[in-house]
Amino acid sequence: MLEVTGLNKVYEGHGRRVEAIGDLTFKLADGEFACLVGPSGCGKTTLLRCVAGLLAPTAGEVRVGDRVVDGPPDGLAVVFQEYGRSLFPWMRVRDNVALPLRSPDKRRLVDEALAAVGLEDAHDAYPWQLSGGMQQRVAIARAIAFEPRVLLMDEPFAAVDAQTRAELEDLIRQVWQRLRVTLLFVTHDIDEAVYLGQRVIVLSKSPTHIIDALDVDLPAERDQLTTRSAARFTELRGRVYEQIQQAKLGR
Ligand SMILES: Nc1ncnc2c1ncn2[C@@H]1O[C@H](COP(=O)(O)OP(=O)(O)OP(=O)(O)O)[C@@H](O)[C@H]1O
Repeated sequence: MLEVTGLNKVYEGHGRRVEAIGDLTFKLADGEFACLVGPSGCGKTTLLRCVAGLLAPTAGEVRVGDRVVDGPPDGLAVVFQEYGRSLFPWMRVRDNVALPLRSPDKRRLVDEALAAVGLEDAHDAYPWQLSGGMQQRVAIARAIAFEPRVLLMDEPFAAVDAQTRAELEDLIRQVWQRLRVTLLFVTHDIDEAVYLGQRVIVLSKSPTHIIDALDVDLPAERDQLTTRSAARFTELRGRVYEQIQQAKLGR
């Protein structure tokens, strides 16, 4: 379980005070997939950093499992937008994926994770020999190999082309269904949020609070063509779009 309660975050320093997160409370059940959307600068990355234990909240708390987060929690992995910066260029793909692993079973975990993202032929390559989409697959494979209970993703597909993005979206749905991981996925793309999530949480502009949380009652089996052309998909994306417009106006 992932539980955020009364979270508030104020950045202070150099004569500047920014209240990034106003007051956030929400909960994800084990194995739930929720997407967070909100206007640019509303505090999404700040929230993920607090959940990942990389940043201390000003008030409130985050719990992962039964523990209050006060540093990087066990069993939690993060995939960032900038795959270029999260992979080490001097390490081969397999070593990048093996990096966080302590298990004696490292080799099998790396093999399985690279196969799961369709990169079984890239073990010996260096990240800079791969396309952007492939590099992001490596970053996803590293998270999978770690077998996390909670996975945080911060706009992981923002820097790849549209076609690769669609492929990676489907890959993430498969990974989530297979690992039964609790997944919190940040995106500024409304369609992506509705396509991927079981729930979409819409954030206000900063200082952030939740303005809407809607259940995505689309069938669990999703595909780019059928799901995106379903009437219910259009309805849901319309509702989120409206909420975001309101949020930008400062509701
Ligand atoms: N280290 C920091 N020091 C001071 N202010 C910060 C810091 N990090 C973020 N902020 C401020 O906090 C607010 C929220 O930023 P954050 O990056 O969390 O938003 P975001 O929703 O992830 O943005 P985007 O969608 O543009 O990526 C912004 O006003 C930002 O300027």
